[in-house]
Amino acid sequence: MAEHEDKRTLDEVRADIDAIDREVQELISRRAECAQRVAAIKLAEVQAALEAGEGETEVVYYRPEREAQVLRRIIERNRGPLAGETVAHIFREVMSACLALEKPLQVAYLGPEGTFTQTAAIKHFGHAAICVPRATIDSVFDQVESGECNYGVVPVENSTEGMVSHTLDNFMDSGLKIAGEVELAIAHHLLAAAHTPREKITRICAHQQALAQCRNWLDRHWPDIERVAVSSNGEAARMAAQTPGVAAIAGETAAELYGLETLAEHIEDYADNTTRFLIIGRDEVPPSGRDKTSIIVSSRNKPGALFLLLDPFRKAGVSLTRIDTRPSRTEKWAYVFFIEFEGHLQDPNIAAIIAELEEQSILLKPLGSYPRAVL
Ligand SMILES: C=C(O[C@@H]1C=C(C(=O)O)C=C[C@H]1O)C(=O)O
Repeated sequence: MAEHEDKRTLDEVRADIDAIDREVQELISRRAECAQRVAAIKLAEVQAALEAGEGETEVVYYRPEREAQVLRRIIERNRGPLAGETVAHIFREVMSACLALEKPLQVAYLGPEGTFTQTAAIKHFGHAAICVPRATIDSVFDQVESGECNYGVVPVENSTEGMVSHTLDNFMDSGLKIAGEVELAIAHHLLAAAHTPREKITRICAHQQALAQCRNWLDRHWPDIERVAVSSNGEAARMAAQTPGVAAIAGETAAELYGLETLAEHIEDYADNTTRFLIIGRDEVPPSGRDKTSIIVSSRNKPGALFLLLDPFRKAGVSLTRIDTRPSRTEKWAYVFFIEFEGHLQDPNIAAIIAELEEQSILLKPLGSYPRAVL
């Protein structure tokens, strides 16, 4: 209860809310006008650079580092009663709409519609972005490389099942940079077309990662039913809607999209099942103040090789957030390491680590520095 008791009547409180809404709306309009002004300044800068014969040819309206800073500040100064994250989600949408005033971002994601990757894309870019489903991780990379889309969203690791090796393999051959990361709590449900009796179900379809994430539950509840791995959970949901006898494992978005009934909720084996996604783009992202960096590095095959790759991080006191191994594909029994750590390539201590690693390795490819996920 507040210090001074609130004596307003229902009508008075509603009149206050109406007045506040008017103010909030006016402020949002002013904010949108500021964003338009920023866009005009960016355009003028690029035009001036073009006239002066300097490199810049493309106006980059979207600034991930700036958006991360805005959202962090909103969470820090939030005074309640709404949770910081709730308020940040509202501002996420406001920024998304402001940015789209110039030109909505085109974002390719691993589809079809209804996948967790789509949910991740909307969580990161807001609803004003135009999200374009692609059938494979390769084609998400292609869309961004060719310039048809500004950014792409691909899954990279799951807390239960580990890395998505296909995404990491794509980075080996691609010139794209990581521009951001998104984390999503993954809830799986068993779904079927409306009014499907349990005994009519002959197959359960899902992406292989989802089947793996629900393995124990399936063993307990559906031990004898055929499990079929398909290209995505969205595809599984589509099949369940169209093919009698098929049930799907997928999330809420897919259930809504295809009008499916939920036979069992939260069937994932581990409660804090989380998937991490990466945002891929063509440009490097300047520091936001709280950044992560990802690199691919391959060492000579000699004793202590991995130790030598990791020692520069230990000496500089830089925390690794992840390390994974993939076969190098060019040489039998040679490996490349995907290493992620805190800091930005432009930080002097990180630049020094990279210089040291260059001496130790036969291949070193920075994949980019990007703001740590805020939401
Ligand atoms: C307004 C800008 O452009 C875009 C819109 C932003 C916003 O609405 O706050 C923030 C960053 C950019 O994605 C800017 O760069 O400041």
